[in-house]
Amino acid sequence: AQSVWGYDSDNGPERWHENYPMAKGDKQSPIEINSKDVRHDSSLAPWHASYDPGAAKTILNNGRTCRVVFDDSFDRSVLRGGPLTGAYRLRQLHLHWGSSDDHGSEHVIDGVKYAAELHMVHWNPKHGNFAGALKQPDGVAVVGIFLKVGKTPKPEMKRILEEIDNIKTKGKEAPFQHFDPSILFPKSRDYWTYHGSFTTPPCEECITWILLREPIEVSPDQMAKLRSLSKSGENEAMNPLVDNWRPPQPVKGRVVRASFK
Ligand SMILES: Cc1ccnc(S(N)(=O)=O)n1
Ligand SMILES: [Zn+2]
Repeated sequence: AQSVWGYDSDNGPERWHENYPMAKGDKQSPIEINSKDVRHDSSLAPWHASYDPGAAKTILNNGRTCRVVFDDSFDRSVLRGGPLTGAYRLRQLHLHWGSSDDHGSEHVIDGVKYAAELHMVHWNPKHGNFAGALKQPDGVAVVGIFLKVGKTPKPEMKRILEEIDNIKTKGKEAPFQHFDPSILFPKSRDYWTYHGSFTTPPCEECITWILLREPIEVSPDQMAKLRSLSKSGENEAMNPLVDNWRPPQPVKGRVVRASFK
């Protein structure tokens, strides 16, 4: 029997469609973005996040990523503007990263793969709940932030990385409170936007992607910390949690718009 989906040769992105047919859809993510094909849209509004630090709840290693979960039981931490209509509730953030600094992001920009990509997942409360939002084309909005390795560690990433020691193995969860993720945003608000899917199974095509053009910088030590997470449980052999990224998918005629020239 095919094991649960993952990123290994026997359960990785090339085989997801066997159990999750949407993985072969026409609006899949991530994609490669080529600036020559991007259309500047002057009608695109700026986006705004108003997050309540008190909404942060826990941080978890689910064996596939490191995830911070927020209280989304009311409009407490919301994202507005940009290509969106209405307020989308922040539900969780997580990351995708590589086994070395030269790859790890899911979206690829003009051939550039970043060391990691952070996703802030929001859903549209007009659809009642998250499960309902997954079935709608305007159900979910994900802000993507690229992480590049440099000399200056992003101090705001420290909070997440300090918790890594408490969630080393699969299934480990720790309290994670008083955290406003908007401190992770880069200076520039410039973004690309297009319609796509979750980059993990079942790969529902319900996402308005908002990808920030300016990467944030992290240090080699910070990346090493992320790579010290284990895919396996505490009583199993250490299996480094790295390369949890899906490769770019066919664009199939979709247009990527830019908020900037
Ligand atoms: C909440 C969620 C589930 C699966 N995949 C994603 S992602 N990587 O598209 O942001 N987010
Ligand atoms: Zn993601």
